[in-house]
Amino acid sequence: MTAVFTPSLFDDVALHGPGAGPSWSGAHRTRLDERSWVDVVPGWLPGAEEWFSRLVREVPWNQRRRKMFDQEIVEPRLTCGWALDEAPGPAPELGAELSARYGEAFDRVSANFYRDGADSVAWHGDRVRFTHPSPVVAIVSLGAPRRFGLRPVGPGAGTTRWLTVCGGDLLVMGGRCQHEWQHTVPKDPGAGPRISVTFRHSDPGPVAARSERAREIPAWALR
Ligand SMILES: O=C(O)CCC(=O)C(=O)O
Ligand SMILES: [Fe+2]
Repeated sequence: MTAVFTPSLFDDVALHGPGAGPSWSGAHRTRLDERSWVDVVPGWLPGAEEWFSRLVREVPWNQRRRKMFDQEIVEPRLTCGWALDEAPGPAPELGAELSARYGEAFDRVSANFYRDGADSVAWHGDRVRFTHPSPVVAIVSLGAPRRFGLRPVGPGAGTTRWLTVCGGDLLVMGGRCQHEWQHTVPKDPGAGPRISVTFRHSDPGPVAARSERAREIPAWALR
C-alpha cells in the first residue's frame, strides 16, 4: 500500500538538527564471496528511537495476503511503501545520503513492522533482482535488535552468516547478493518490536547486463 505524508508530520525528527546526520564512522564491509558484499554501519542513524515511535503510530500499516499455490498466506509482519519523495521524513534525506554514498538513485522506500518475535520474513532475494543485475538494498533498523541471516544459494553454496541488527544500524547488501544469496529475519521468541526501513532503486542498470539478467534467474530465486 502507498501512503502520502505531509512533510510537517515528521519535520521535528532529531535528524534535522545541525550536525545530527548519519554517521559513517563505523562502516564495515564484509565480502560474502567474490561477487557479493554486505556493509554494516552500527549507530548510523541518530534519533532512531524517536523515528521508531513515530512510524509505529503514524504509518497506515497493512498486513498483506498472498496467494501461494492454492493457499492464502497472511504475511507475519506489517508493511507500507512509498516513492522516496512521499516517504515519511527523514527518509527522503536518508535516501539522498545513500544515493551519494553508493552511486545508485534510491527512489523507493518500504517499511516492515515486526510487532514481536513471532513476526518475521522468510528466506528470499528481493524482487529488485528482476530489474537489476547488481542492485544495492539499504536497510535501516529501528527498535529492538533482531537476528539477520544471509545464506548463499545454488550449487556449491557455502555457509550461512548471522548478524544482529540494532536500532539505528544500517545494513546494505550489494553486488550479486539478491541473486546469489538470500536473507531472512527469523522468528525470535521474546524479541521486542522492530521496524526496518528499506531503500531500493528502480534504475535497471546497464543495458548489456539487462539481457544477461533475464537468462540468469534460477528457479530457486522465485518466490
Ligand atoms: O527487516 C529486515 O531487516 C529485512 C526486510 C527484508 O528483507 C525485505 O523487506 O525484503
Ligand atoms: Fe529482503
